[in-house]
Amino acid sequence: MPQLALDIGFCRELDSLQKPVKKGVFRTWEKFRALTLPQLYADRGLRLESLETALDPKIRTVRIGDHWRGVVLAPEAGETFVLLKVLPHDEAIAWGAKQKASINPATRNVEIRDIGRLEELTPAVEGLAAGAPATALFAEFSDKELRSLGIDDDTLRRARTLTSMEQLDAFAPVLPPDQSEVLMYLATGWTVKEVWKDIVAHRAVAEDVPLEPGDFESAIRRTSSRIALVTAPEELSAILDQPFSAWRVFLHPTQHRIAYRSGYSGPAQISGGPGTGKTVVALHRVKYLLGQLAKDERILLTTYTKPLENALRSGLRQLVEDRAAVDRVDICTVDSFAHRVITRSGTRPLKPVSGEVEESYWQRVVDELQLSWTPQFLAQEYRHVILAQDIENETAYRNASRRGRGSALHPNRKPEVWRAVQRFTELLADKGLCTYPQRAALAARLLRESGPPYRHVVVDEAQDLHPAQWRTLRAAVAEQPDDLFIAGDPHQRIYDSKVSLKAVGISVAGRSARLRKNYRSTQEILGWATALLIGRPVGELAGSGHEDTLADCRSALRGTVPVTAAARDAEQELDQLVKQLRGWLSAGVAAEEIGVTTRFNRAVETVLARLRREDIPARSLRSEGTGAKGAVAVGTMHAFKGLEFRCVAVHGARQGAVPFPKAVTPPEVDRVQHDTDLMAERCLLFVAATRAREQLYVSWTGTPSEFLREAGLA
Ligand SMILES: Nc1ncnc2c1ncn2[C@@H]1O[C@H](COP(=O)(O)OP(=O)(O)OP(=O)(O)O)[C@@H](O)[C@H]1O
Repeated sequence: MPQLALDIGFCRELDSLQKPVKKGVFRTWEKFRALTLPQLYADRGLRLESLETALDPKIRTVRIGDHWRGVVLAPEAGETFVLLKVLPHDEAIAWGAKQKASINPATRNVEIRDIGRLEELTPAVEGLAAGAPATALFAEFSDKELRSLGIDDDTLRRARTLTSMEQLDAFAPVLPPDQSEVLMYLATGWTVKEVWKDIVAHRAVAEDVPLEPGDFESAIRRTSSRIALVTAPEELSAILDQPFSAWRVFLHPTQHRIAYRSGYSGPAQISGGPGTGKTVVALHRVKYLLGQLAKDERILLTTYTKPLENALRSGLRQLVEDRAAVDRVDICTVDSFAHRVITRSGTRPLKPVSGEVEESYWQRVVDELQLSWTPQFLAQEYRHVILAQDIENETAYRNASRRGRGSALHPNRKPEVWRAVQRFTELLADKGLCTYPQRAALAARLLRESGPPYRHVVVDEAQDLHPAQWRTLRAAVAEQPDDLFIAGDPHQRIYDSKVSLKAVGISVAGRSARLRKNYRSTQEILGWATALLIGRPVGELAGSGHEDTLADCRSALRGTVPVTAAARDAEQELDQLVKQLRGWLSAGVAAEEIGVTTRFNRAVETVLARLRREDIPARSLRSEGTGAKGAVAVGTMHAFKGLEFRCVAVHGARQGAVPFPKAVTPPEVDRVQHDTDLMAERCLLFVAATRAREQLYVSWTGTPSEFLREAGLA
């Protein structure tokens, strides 16, 4: 039975197609299923025609609607066709005539290249290369090496003429995507071995499968990272009707290998820079685990903030159609999970306090007990030594190591600190209060007593969790294969916790992987944001003592350079923001695709008030969540964690705000904590900037943030 598969290129443009055209696609797809091959070619409504001027006879067009045609790859033998693009009649003919399909000799996947555009571009690029006395971009790689990675003769010839990244950028969009990806990675410093292992090996078929140069039918079925074989009408409706998210249908082979691996022998971890698809992989892992789940077993899918919890919920609903299966996944923040454990156990729940309130209670303790330490020192000793090591009594505290702390404390004075901690917890408990890590520590203890309620725990945004929260998660699932799946990026650590997973009983040795391809932001935005962190080493997620790096993280998307704007005063900065937002809106960006982020809640309120006065629809991320349509999202940089928008304005990136002095421990209190806090503030700006997909605008009044100045961005 013939069938019409969908190419990723067609899917990517789905959102710009009108409803009647999508309906036409549906009808066409159904006809392919209903007719035999001879009927298909004879059908007068479909008109599955070859093109007179086509460079490749396998490229045909098919009627989609009155003025619309689909460009189709029609294999000479076999019954699986691929819809490559849907365009107005004349454009479809012109585009189709220039495309050429081939089978990659290394991966045996189908590839489509825009041979017409390639021929147009070649003389210009070759001319440039001849004029410049530069080294060839791929000089260090032999033809044999390049061929082993799937670079075919045509691409090889062109690649040999390239002398700069800019020339590769010009060629990349018209080369077969898999080959252009290989060249991109080699050009950015990956070795042949790395590219083979991370990119090519997962696409390549076993060597003992004989290579049949004309067998497009088998090659199409093999190309799962770019061609979707849709088998049921409901599946097609889901792709056509929902806003198209490529990640639901097409995973990168590296992502696929991690998400669908048939069983990790223990906790597994993925790391990767911003926008590399860690959340996407975590969601697919949940889908995989749901397929393995025995009766009465459940999964916990957890993250850091409420907006992210909502994003995970809607992501999972998009990915898993079976509602009963989705109901077997509890989705919540780690903190609300801890709260749930406590209330279910019948223990009186205490309400966690903000940092400011906490400090005021420490001040009371200092005054009452006439201590010489600052409230900040005591708060940190409690958080980073006592709660971090799960210390429950004075003897344990006396024996506890303070390694990693940058403040001195004579062992003889530990009893005094212990008394202060006791008084602090008493004062809070009297008012029904606690701190967040305290709540997590209690939940972990209760779970250890009651036993683990879950079969699998999947953790997103793992980089900011406190050791007590890790203990809660560890206790939520028994130690066994596939117990914990952890996703995070240490470059996005914006709170003050640094954790060694091993120390909390989670070893990911031999089960960790990295994602390097950024799917979200343009290379311009990614490069701009990465400049903020250059020369600032960041420790690995698992706290192994090794460093993590963003050097190999790249995006294949191109766009405009981020815009920065200095303002005389707050009023002018708001005027400029309004102008920028109006510019985006009038260029056709929907309001909900825009985010404005600031360092402080107070500034969020000011921005919201101004936008409302200007009749620009706006919503607060904190009170109205991520779901509201038709309004610009305004929120703090902390609340922007994990989210994304087409256009992002970072408002108030001034000295005095980023870094915020109150959020940075003075070096005289603790010099190590000072460095950690300063780095967290730097990462905060990095996180804010990397939320932008296409356009980034950064503004300030007075002196720009020292982070911008140091990176040469202001
Ligand atoms: N295979 C894919 N195909 C298409 N789009 C993808 C793919 N993987 C991820 N994306 C898209 O890339 C963007 C970033 O993905 P995701 O949020 O999972 O990244 P992340 O690594 O968790 O980001 P961050 O750490 O910055 O929060 C999303 O828009 C997602 O839909």
